[in-house]
Amino acid sequence: MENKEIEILIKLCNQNGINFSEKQIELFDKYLSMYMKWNKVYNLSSIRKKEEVVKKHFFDSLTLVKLFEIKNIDITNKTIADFGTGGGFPGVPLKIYYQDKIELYLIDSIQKKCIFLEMLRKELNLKYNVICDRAENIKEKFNIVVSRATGETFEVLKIGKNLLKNKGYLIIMKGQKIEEEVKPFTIEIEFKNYPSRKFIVIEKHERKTK
Ligand SMILES: C[S@@+](CC[C@H](N)C(=O)[O-])C[C@H]1O[C@@H](n2cnc3c(N)ncnc32)[C@H](O)[C@@H]1O
Repeated sequence: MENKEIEILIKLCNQNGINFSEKQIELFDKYLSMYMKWNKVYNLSSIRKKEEVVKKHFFDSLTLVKLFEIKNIDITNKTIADFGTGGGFPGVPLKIYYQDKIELYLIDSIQKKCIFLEMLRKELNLKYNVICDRAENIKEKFNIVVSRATGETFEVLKIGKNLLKNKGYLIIMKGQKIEEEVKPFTIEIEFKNYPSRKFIVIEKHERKTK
């Protein structure tokens, strides 16, 4: 193993009940090399140290494996869309882990990120689809939609739910304190002889057809 950071990933995953085959380890190793090389060129993310990449990108993406287990979400033969995927997170680590069990769609509006994802697909010989567009423009529907660090929770909710098939799951991976984000959407109304009431208002706008 060339990268000691991949050893760190394996250990962290093992400790959390996520185990890899030799092939999967090789793919993560290649992914790390590709990310390190092209992040300098395409500015994929601000995370630049290898150890941080394996922890904050690879392992963090794989935390979804645990969520699927805990929530009994069956991913077998399901279409999974990762919108706002950037350098492929969380979608690509999920594809490396689940291989042919899932049909993956990576969505990002920034062309250089899509170019990277296409190069990565070739280098890792993985089968996934890259859609270089704003998620709002996509008509296709998916069984599971995931999104990490894409934007404001409510915006992601609005966009994400339009990508869902019936009985689908939308999973938003949050890093920031969610209360801070909820605040601007919250309306508080005072009443006489009654405690003030808080509301969250989400407005649905008609989508403009091209
Ligand atoms: C902060 S990056 C996060 C990337 C990745 N999900 C991660 O966790 O490392 C946000 C990405 O979302 C993309 N993005 C934001 N809004 C989008 C939208 N409406 N449709 C498609 N991509 C979007 C941006 O182009 C950017 O690559």
